[in-house]
Amino acid sequence: METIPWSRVRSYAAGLPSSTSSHFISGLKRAEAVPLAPKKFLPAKLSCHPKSCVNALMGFEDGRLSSSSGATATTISPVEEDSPLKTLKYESLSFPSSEERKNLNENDATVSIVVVGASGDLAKKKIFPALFSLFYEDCLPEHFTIHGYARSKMTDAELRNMVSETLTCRIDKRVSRVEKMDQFLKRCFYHSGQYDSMQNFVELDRKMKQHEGGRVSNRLFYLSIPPNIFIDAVRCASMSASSGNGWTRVIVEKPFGRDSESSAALTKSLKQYLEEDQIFRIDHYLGKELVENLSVLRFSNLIFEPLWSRQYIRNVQLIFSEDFGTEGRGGYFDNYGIIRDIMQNHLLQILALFAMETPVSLDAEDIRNEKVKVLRSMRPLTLDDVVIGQYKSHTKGGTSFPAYTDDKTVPKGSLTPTFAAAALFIDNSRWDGVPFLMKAGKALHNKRAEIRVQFRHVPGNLYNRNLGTGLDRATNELVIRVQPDEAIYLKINNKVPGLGMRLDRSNLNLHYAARYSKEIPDAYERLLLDAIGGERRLFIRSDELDAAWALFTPLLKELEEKKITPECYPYGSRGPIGAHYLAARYNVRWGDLGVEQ
Ligand SMILES: NC(=O)C1=CN([C@@H]2O[C@H](COP(=O)(O)OP(=O)(O)OC[C@H]3O[C@@H](n4cnc5c(N)ncnc54)[C@H](OP(=O)(O)O)[C@@H]3O)[C@@H](O)[C@H]2O)C=CC1
Ligand SMILES: O=C1O[C@H](COP(=O)(O)O)[C@@H](O)[C@H](O)[C@H]1O
Repeated sequence: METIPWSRVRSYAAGLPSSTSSHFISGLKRAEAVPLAPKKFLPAKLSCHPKSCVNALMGFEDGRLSSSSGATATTISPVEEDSPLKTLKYESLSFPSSEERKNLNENDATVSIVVVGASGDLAKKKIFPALFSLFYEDCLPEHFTIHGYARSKMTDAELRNMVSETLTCRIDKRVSRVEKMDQFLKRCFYHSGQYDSMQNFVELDRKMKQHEGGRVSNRLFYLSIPPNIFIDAVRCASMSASSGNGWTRVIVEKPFGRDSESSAALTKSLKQYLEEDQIFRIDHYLGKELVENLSVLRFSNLIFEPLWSRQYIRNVQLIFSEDFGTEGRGGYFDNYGIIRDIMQNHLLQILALFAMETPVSLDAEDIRNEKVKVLRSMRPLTLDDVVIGQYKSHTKGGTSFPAYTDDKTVPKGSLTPTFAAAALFIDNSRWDGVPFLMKAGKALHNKRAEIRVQFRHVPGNLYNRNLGTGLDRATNELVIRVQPDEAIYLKINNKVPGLGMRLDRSNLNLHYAARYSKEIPDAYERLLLDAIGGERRLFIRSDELDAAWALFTPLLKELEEKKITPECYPYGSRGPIGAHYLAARYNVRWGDLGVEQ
C-alpha cells in the first residue's frame, strides 16, 4: 500500500492536458469520474490536503461513489483515528472507461442554485429577477432548482410569493409571463438555517439531493449576505453541501475586504475551503452590456486601436453618478465610502479593460492576465490626486432632500465620502502621462455611468476660425454611455449645411434603443449564466483584486488616519467644486458638464 502525497497527485494532474487537469483534480477531490484518468490509477491509499479529503468524502455515500458519476469505489475509511478527515484510505478506486463514460449523458446533469441570504435586498432586487429572465429565455439548463437559504422563517410558498411579488425585470410585460412564472416558481424552494450551522447545510444538502434525483449534481452558491458571514457560509457549504459528483462554485459579492490586508485575509480564508477556480468574485459592472462591448469595440474595429494610446488620447474619464443617496444602505455604506463602493472595483475594472493590451485570446486567463498587468503598472493614489465630498441636505421646489448624516444608520459627524474624484496614471509605454480621471458620487443631479475619451488637437489650425467654439473644446470625444440609455457616440467637427463655412460639434451616434429592438439583459443575468457555464472572464481573479487594493489602500489609510474632511455639496448638485480644480491641474475639463452631452 503506497501513500501518495497531495503534491504528487497535483503534479500527476499537471501532466494531463489542461482541459482535463483541473477536472482531474476536482475529480479526485470529489472522487468524480474523470475521462482521462487511467483505470485503477490510485493505489490503495491517498493522503491529501484535508480540505480535499473532506470534499472527497462527500462524494461517497456509504463507502460507494454515487452511481451517477459512473465511478466506483469501495471501502473508504479514514486512516487517522484522531483526525478522521486528514487521510482517507481507498481500497480500490476505479474510473469508467471512455466507452463507459459515453453512456453518461451530460444533459442529465442538474444545477442547484443556492441563494444564500435569499430574504435580502439584493436577492429580491437582482438575483431572483435575473434567474427568472434566464428561465424565460430558456437559458437555464433543463434540470435546475433554486434554493433560497436564510435565517428568516419562510415556507416554499412564502418564498415563491416574495419572488413573484418583488419581481421586476425586463420580462415583466412579455407574453406568457404568468405561465412561465408558474413554471419557474415550481423550481424554487426555501430552506431556513443559520449561516454557520453544518447541520443546517446538511439538511439543505439532503433537500437538494431529493430534487437532483440521482443525476450528476452541479451546485452554485450565491453569497448574497453581508461580508462578515461569508466565511461561515462558505465553510458550511463546502463541507456539508458541496456536490459529490459535479462541480461546486461560489459567487462572492463585494465588498472583498476594506483594504489590502483584509482582502488578502478574506481570500486566504476562502481558499481554506475552495480552490481559486471555484470562487467567482462578482463585479456586476463587468456584466453590463457596454462594458462587455469595450473589448469588441477596441479589438474588432481597425479604426480605434491605432488611436488608443498617449499619442492620440489626451485623457480618459470614468464617471459614475447616482441621483439618490444611500437610502437604506447607510449602515453598510458608512463602513466603506464611495472610493471602496464604486472606484476600487467598478470604475477600476472598466479602466483595466479600457487600457489593457490585446489579450492572447478571449480565454478568461488571458484577459485577466492583461488586466492585472495594467493594474500593476499604475501608480498608487496619493491625497494630492483626490478630492472627496459628502452630500448635505437641500431643498428644491418645496421638497427637501436629506444630508448623508441624516440617515439614521450613519453615525453623526461621519467623514465617509459619498463623492470622490481622482486622477490615476498608468506608467507604461502606451499610457505614460495620460490622466485617467475618475468621478463617482451619490445624490448628484443625474444617474449615469460613462466613459469619455478626449482626443488631442488636430495638428495645424486649418479650420480654427470656422469653429463655433475654441480649439481646445473642439477636440474629438468618444463617449461610451454604459447607462442609462446605452449609446456610443463620437463627437466630431462637422460643416453646418449651407453656403457658408461654419463648423459645429455633431455626434456620430450609435444609440442602442434606436439600433436594436431587443432589450438589454441585466448584468446579473449574464454573470449568473457565466458562472453556471464555468466562464470566468467576467469575474475577478485574486491577483487582480490584490493589485486593485494596492492602488487604493495607502490613500484610504491616509484619508482615515488624517481624518480628512470631505467637501460639502448639496443633494442633487453636480458635486464639489474641488473636482474641477483637480481636473484643471491636469489640463482636463470634465466632459459631462456642458449643455451638449
Ligand atoms: N443590495 C445591493 O444593491 C447590493 C448588495 N451587494 C452586496 O450583496 C450582499 C447582499 O446585499 P443585501 O441583500 O443588500 O444585504 P442584506 O443586508 O439585505 O442581507 C442579506 C440577508 O443576509 C442576512 N443578514 C443580514 N445581516 C446579517 C447579519 N448581521 N448576520 C447574519 N445575517 C445577516 C439577512 O437574512 P436573514 O436574517 O433572513 O438570515 C438578510 O436578508 C452584500 O455583500 C452586499 O454588500 C452588492 C452590490 C449591490
Ligand atoms: O455595487 C454597487 O452598485 C450600485 C449601482 O449599481 P447600478 O447597476 O445600479 O449602477 C450602487 O448603488 C451601490 O452603492 C454599489 O454598492
